[in-house]
Amino acid sequence: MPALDLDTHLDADLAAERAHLATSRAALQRMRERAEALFATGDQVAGDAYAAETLGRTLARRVAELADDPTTPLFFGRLDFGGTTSDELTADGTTSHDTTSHDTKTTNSTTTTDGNSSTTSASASASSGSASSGSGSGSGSGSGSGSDHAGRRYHVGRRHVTDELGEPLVLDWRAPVSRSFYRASARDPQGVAVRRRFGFSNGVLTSFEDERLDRGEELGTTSRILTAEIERPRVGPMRDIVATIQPEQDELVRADLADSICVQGAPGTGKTAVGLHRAAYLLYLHRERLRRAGVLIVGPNRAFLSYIAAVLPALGEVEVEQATVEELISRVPVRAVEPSAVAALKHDVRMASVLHRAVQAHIGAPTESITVSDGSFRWRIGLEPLHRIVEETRREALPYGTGRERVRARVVSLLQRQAEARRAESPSDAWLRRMGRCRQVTDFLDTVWPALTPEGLVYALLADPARLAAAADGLLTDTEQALLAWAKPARTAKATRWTAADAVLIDEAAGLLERPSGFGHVVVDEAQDLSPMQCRAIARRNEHGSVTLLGDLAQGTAPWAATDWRESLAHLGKPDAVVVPLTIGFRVPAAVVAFANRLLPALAVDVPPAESLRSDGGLDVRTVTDLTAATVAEVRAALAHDGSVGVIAADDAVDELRAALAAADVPTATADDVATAARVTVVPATLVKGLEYDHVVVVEPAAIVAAEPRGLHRLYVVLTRAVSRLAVLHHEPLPAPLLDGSVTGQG
Ligand SMILES: Nc1ncnc2c1ncn2[C@@H]1O[C@H](COP(=O)(O)OP(=O)(O)OP(=O)(O)O)[C@@H](O)[C@H]1O
Repeated sequence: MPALDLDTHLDADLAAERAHLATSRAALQRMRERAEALFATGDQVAGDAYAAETLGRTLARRVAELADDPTTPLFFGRLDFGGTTSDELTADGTTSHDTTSHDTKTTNSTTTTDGNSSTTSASASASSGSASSGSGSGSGSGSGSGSDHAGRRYHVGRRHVTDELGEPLVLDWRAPVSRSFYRASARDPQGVAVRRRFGFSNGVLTSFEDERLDRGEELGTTSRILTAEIERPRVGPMRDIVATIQPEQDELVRADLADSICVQGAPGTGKTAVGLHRAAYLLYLHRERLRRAGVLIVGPNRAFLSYIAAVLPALGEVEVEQATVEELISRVPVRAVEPSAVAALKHDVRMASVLHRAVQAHIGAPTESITVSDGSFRWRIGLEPLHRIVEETRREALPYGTGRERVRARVVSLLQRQAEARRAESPSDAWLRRMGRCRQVTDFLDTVWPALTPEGLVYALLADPARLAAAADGLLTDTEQALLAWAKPARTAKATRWTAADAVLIDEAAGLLERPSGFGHVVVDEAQDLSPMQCRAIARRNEHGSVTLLGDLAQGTAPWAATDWRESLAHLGKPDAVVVPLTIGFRVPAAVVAFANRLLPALAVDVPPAESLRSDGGLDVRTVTDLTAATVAEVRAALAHDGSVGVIAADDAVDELRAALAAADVPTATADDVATAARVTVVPATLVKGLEYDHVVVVEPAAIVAAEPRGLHRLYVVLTRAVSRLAVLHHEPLPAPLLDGSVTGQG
């Protein structure tokens, strides 16, 4: 085809795609208006207050789901299936052109064309299978896409958009057929003839890129659009990656709801992104079930949670709970700190057995029979049946609180039987309630199965060395018991100044007393830092649900950090979950990865190596005399580039650096201030996990390492935050493992 023709074609194609975008946006606007109108009248049509509230919530969510952000593309891809369709009509009723008849030029340059701009009407079946279909998992050519969709063309986007006739204009990326957008390849085209990716700039469709899979053409990670997305300067909170999810990521995102998975990935391999998209995917596929049970995202701290907070709402999912483990288990206010050895012991899984024993120790043997009067008769239950009741209930291994009520019910049931035998009729419910609550029965219960509170249980254990010794016998050494026991206990549980690790014990105790309600799915990020006891706290809330565990053993900085995923999974109650590696790095440039990887041998973990997709980027390691002045100068230089700047230093150096930057008229933000206009953030090393900045300035690595026992792991986290450039400024010598190899600069 002559060049001029090709250009004309490209222009026509682009114009047609833009027109489709405009049509889709207008349709989305209509859908939203309709949902808003329903929302406004919802309480009039709903029968009662409860129905009105439920309907109101559903409609409010629907309105939120249909929000249109003009700066993000409504669709980002298109699939043209090969073959011919039995229904060749377009949405406007005209006959479509043959979608495969023109030359396609597949390059990784800007726009390419398939020479056709018509749109074959997509059948509703393409998307309708969503909520009901269980075909969310699996790999390969999935969903019989080829034959079902022969000759069809679908635009793939962030949410489902239909025209007034209900015909899809844009398919949700989570719909079964959309899977081919992510998984089809030249080797396994899944019926797709052409895959088109769109390039956008500020919400305007500016280019597209075609892959003729039917002709064996495939761009893979050389796609210009993927490269541009990865190299885009970062500003503000994390964004979704729906347009460029890679096949190895997609496999995890679309794993079955029943499957618990553990993702081990080097920094920047997209673990967080995968976890969030998996949550969105599961909500789409199992909406009702998961809305009832709930989906929970667990992250390491508030700064991280604010950084990721916008991703799910951008995907239309507004009802996902996000919390740190500390927030999840916050039954008591944390008002004290303790030596790390004591905290580490409280996080040890043996404490679960100690607490279990401490609870069981409260169950006593009956010593007296019970005699109860109801005003007309006296009833008596002898010692032997009381023994039987307690033993039987103990063997049932119910939560302790449930057991207490079970014992009460069994005692009442014996009384009831006696009453029935005497009166030849069943006593009333009121009689049964009265007997259950009468003093004699309650006294009996308080002796053999006393009511406990989680705080009271832990207080009694730590305040009373004899009680602790009984519960910890054979589990904890004398030295360990001495570490745990309070030297000066507060007078009551209520007056106790609890530590963060006490809160973990109290949560474990609470789980022994009552079963907490569970989530349908839990995504745990930075999971390498969870202690066994924290894993158990999550497991209790996820007994019947599944888990997506995300982490990197090399980034474990907690004293109890995991060294083996199988152990974490066992504590999470999912011992059979598969551990899947992610190995393509999307954040950190190759030169920076190579520098940070010098630390790996010293970190003593067995993790698969990752390969960076980014060959760009810069690394500059410099010895400086005045760290503060050098930092200010480095930040100024960084501000000449686009994107965010993160200054990362040991926690106790942060205030001084912030003050120096302020004095130099450089406004700075703190890590949890994601809405800030300031381009520079000064972050303490302990808060930077999971975050990223275009240009990272690491100040004095030796101080970061010296600040904590697992300082080298912390430094590994710190060095892997850079998207484009990393500057390492040091006055003291670099930590030894980093000196291995040539250092790029001195100055
Ligand atoms: N398929 C993708 N397409 C485009 N960008 C991606 C893709 N996958 C990941 N990214 C980007 O790479 C960066 C790193 O991703 P993410 O934070 O999920 O990695 P991580 O493995 O959780 O990192 P860390 O170990 O540091 O917590 C993010 O900016 C993310 O948007």
